[in-house]
Amino acid sequence: MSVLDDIVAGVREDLAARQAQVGESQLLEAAAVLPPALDPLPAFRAPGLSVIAEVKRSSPSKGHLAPIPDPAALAAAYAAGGADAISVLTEQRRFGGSLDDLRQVRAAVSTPLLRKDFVVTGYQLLEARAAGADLVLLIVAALDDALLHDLHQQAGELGLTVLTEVHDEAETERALAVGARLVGVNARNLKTLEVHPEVFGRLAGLLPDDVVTVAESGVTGPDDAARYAAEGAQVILVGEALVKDGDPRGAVAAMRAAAPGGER
Ligand SMILES: O=P(O)(O)OC[C@@H](O)[C@@H](O)c1c[nH]c2ccccc12
Repeated sequence: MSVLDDIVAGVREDLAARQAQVGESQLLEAAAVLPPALDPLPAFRAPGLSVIAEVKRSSPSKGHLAPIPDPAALAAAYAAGGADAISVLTEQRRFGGSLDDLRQVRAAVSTPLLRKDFVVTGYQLLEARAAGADLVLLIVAALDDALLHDLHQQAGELGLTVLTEVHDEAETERALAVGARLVGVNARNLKTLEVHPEVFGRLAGLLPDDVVTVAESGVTGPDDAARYAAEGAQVILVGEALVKDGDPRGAVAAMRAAAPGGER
């Protein structure tokens, strides 16, 4: 079993427990009283490099990263540093996150929020919207074509923007086939957890100009940010380097400013 299969198996168990507690109708009611989801794409398309800053306590590859006792405070620092979106890991077993983290962050910032998890059913999309998320991640490697299509469509119906994640050429084709508008190239292979920074440049060339491109994983500082931007990234998604930095606000600002035209 690959690491990804193993994570998804745990996600399905935890999901079943939540489904037994909270019905879909309850989630729909909660979502109905919220303001509509925010659209992050105009800011991502604007000149300069955008940063999606991630709230991430641990990871399967690196183990414990940072305790993050107050996710809302961290998110507020990211927003102050100029993050154009904030990603909150909600997977519990390997990443130490929760939907409660997402709700706390939502209460603290007006920046678009990404629910970062391993989405395999429409129920998780409803949970995301009900907790105040504006974006969701769909990992192509974890989904078959039919499910990828259905979840992509369902997310759109909820007003959620989908970040569609790919790691190779075949996944990129599958993402484009369902009409993905925001494509994240993960330098980390979720089946082996190895990071291959050259994957971004290889796949970016396959993406049409109107698709917004996100470089994910392995950004350690402004130099990596500048390299991805030079290879065509409009957005970088950064976790570890930011949660470990004593000055997350300054670290986001420095990454944004690293790319030519980064001052906006
Ligand atoms: O901490 P890093 O190396 O900056 O990576 C962030 C982000 O790319 C990573 O958390 C990630 C990308 N895709 C994912 C899918 C699931 C869980 C996590 C991820």
